[in-house]
Amino acid sequence: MLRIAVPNKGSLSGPAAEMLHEAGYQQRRESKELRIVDPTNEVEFFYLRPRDIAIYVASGQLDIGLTGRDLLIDSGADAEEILALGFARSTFRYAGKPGTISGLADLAGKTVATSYEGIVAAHLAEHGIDASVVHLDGAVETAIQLGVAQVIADVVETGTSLRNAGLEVVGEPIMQSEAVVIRRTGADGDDPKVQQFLRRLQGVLVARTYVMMDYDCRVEQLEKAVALTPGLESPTVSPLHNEGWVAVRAMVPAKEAQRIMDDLYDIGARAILTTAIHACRL
Ligand SMILES: Nc1ncnc2c1ncn2[C@@H]1O[C@H](COP(=O)(O)OP(=O)(O)OP(=O)(O)O)[C@@H](O)[C@H]1O
Ligand SMILES: O=P(O)(O)OC[C@H]1O[C@H](OP(=O)(O)OP(=O)(O)O)[C@H](O)[C@@H]1O
Ligand SMILES: [Mg+2]
Repeated sequence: MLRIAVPNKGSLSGPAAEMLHEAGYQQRRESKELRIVDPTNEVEFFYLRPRDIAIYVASGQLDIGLTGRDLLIDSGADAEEILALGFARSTFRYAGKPGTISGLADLAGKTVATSYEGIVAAHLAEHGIDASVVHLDGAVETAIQLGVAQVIADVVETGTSLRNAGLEVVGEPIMQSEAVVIRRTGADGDDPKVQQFLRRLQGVLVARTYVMMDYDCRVEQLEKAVALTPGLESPTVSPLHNEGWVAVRAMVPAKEAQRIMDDLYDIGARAILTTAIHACRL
């Protein structure tokens, strides 16, 4: 049975459960459940604090975990990222009161408040900056107003929390984060159960980002049309009853579908349809 760690609360938990559900796995019905077994898929899910997931996976007791890249790096645990999942995207940045800190060098001698001490200490050391780090559990933006620190380092997504606290970012982002699948560093990469789990999640990612496009076009326009819809490998081209016409079917990125439909129409393609992909194995 494959043993998988899943975030039990916070920004990661809802989208993680949704993705696992879309991949055909049973998920808990009650937010207090700590463990469920999905016997059909031979998987056991453990609902853990997002921060602890890398530590459990590194210990070797659990095969796989879903967590944030920033949490993985911050933990310093012996675990590695094997698949990026595209949700809970954020940057990790320094911020301060406007006009007080203009760049990284100004952090020297200051106190930085953060929930991610591991990332901040490593970043300061890498840049040879001597600053103190104070650990706070959350609502870090308030630390400056209340005099606990002159600088914060925190997750920034829309920037609303910083704006509301009257703060502005300092320097370049320390890192880009998103939800990721992790395993113990150097764990058996060929384990068929792990491979099947990853294929299912990759299937969800593809189903979310691509649509299927069908259209008819004249044989003379086929080369131009196929250049617009090259598909992932190669489009399917079938003869139509009407001589001189073919039907084409290819996957296209969902974000570009409308533009591609316009371009296909302009070169004479007709009956252009898109349909959602619900699941896939590439
Ligand atoms: N506003 C946000 N937008 C996108 N990702 C976020 C946001 N806030 C936190 N994250 C991501 O969520 C993960 C942290 O999850 P965690 O549950 O510890 O914190 P949280 O979502 O802030 O919840 P809470 O602080 O309420 O416990 C990190 O990977 C972080 O990058
Ligand atoms: O840039 P934004 O879109 O505003 O998002 C970033 C904020 O979201 C998270 O806070 P959360 O609400 O989880 O509270 P916390 O600080 O207590 O973790 C994070 O810690 C930032 O404060
Ligand atoms: Mg938070």
